[in-house]
Amino acid sequence: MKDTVIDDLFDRAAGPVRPFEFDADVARVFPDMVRRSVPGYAELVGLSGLIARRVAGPGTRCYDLGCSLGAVTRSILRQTGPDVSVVAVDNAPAMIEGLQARLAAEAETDVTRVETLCADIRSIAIEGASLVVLNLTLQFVPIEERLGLLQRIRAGLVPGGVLILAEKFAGPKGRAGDWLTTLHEDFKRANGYSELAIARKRTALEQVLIPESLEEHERRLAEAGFAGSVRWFQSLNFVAWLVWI
Ligand SMILES: C[S@@+](CC[C@H](N)C(=O)[O-])C[C@H]1O[C@@H](n2cnc3c(N)ncnc32)[C@H](O)[C@@H]1O
Ligand SMILES: O=C(O)C(=O)C[C@]1(C(=O)O)C=C[C@@H](O)C=C1
Repeated sequence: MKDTVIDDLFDRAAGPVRPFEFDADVARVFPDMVRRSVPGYAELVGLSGLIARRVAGPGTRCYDLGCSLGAVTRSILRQTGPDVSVVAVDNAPAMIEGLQARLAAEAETDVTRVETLCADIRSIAIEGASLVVLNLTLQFVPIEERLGLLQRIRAGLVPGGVLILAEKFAGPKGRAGDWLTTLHEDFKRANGYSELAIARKRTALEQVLIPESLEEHERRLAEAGFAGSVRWFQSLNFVAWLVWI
């Protein structure tokens, strides 16, 4: 349960690289992995809590879809009143087990405010939501299923409710995109990842994390029926939108 377990999963050169999976090994190192791999992750999580504070009125429900170990869930809980609840959903059993263990161990967390669900976000009911968060999750959903999921999220929001969508995005072809990729790899190097680890993780993520361009995301948000959106965060090739109905 310690957040200090160092991610060295891709430093082991043994055998061919397998497709990336959110299994028990990844869950064990996830806080370290995500902090060292996603520039601005802490701000993304912290600011999501501040958005929750603005939109989550008394008695409303927030959804943290693809919650992993619940960083966003905890950020929402910290910033909202005692009668705001969070539905935290992930289809990786190791993540949900890790989240439950963490919540139980944190004296300051009111566990009665959190419902944890080990389920596919494509099949759960989304109702009465003041906030839905997809923090680095939509990128793992097959492209052809992204529109349907966004439509269901829109239908589940209450008036004044918003979606936070944060994604790794595909930069433009050419020098601009190359700069973002190069700097992201430099960020990983600066955080202690080896050339081997960077290359093996790139291969592991290839068919699993499918990034799309900013334009593709914004076109789909409009197609899903959202009234508008604003980009409120970007660090290298990671971006977040606040999306309203
Ligand atoms: C990069 S992690 C998200 C990080 C997390 N939101 C945070 O802020 O720390 C992506 C998560 O989405 C989950 N996930 C991917 N596809 C899913 C699906 N179809 N249904 C439920 N969870 C999914 C994975 O198991 C993984 O835990
Ligand atoms: O793009 C990468 O190399 C990443 O490590 C990104 C990313 C993500 O965006 O979800 C991929 C897998 C891990 O969950 C943590 C971070």
